[in-house]
Amino acid sequence: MSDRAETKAQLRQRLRFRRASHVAAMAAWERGIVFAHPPSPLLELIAGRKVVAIHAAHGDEPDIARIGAALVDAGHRLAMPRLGESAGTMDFAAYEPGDALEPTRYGLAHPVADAPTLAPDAIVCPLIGFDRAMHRLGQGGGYYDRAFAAYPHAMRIGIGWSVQECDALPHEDHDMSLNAVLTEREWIVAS
Ligand SMILES: Nc1nc2c(c(=O)[nH]1)N(C=O)[C@@H](CNc1ccc(C(=O)N[C@@H](CCC(=O)O)C(=O)O)cc1)CN2
Ligand SMILES: Nc1ncnc2c1ncn2[C@@H]1O[C@H](COP(=O)(O)OP(=O)(O)OP(=O)(O)O)[C@@H](O)[C@H]1O
Repeated sequence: MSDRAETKAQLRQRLRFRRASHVAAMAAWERGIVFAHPPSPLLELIAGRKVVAIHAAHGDEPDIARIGAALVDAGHRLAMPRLGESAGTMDFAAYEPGDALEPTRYGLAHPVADAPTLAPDAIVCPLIGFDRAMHRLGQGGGYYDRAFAAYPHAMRIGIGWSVQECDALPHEDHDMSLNAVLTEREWIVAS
């Protein structure tokens, strides 16, 4: 493992712990009100972008199911990541709130094989860390990095808890920065 990769791995471990502590300390009422609606600047940013990719929350990730439903009400079509056969690859498949998902790797659930592939116009993605330069640190599989490269015109919006903010994340040439980040406290846009 290179020094840089090691630093990223250590950061991920620390940020996962911080995220777990944050979520564990939240009251039930608080969990019920966060990420309940897309803020209006998010809706404005993706206005006119038909297909929006969301994801099924895993572990301590924020649950954005209600944001997905609100996006449908606002006229968008949803897609969900579907992991591919080869490592680090995924496509996006049509998804409607309530559709059945099937279990896949990493304890995740993804759309069934016959759900049609959709090209996203905006990608709402999970993250392990972010910074104000709009760099994103993910799980380390390169799934979203490859998806961003495959759909370079799609708007990239990260979803995370405020405690996942870092001063300055290490970044590499393949990392494509985010256009915005939504936390339970703040809407942050690239300056
Ligand atoms: N909800 C959700 N869906 C997603 C992602 C994600 O981060 N969250 N992904 C983002 O890329 C892709 C899947 N990529 C992943 C890559 C690596 C691991 C992984 O190594 N998981 C560890 C456990 C991590 C932990 O300690 O919580 C493992 O399974 O050992 C998981 C997902 C696509 N779908
Ligand atoms: N566009 C790309 N094409 C091919 N390989 C890529 C691309 N982007 C990233 N990778 C590879 O994916 C691996 C993981 O990258 P990185 O550590 O940035 O993942 P991550 O963004 O944290 O993870 P994820 O996107 O799964 O949440 C690296 O080995 C990197 O070389």
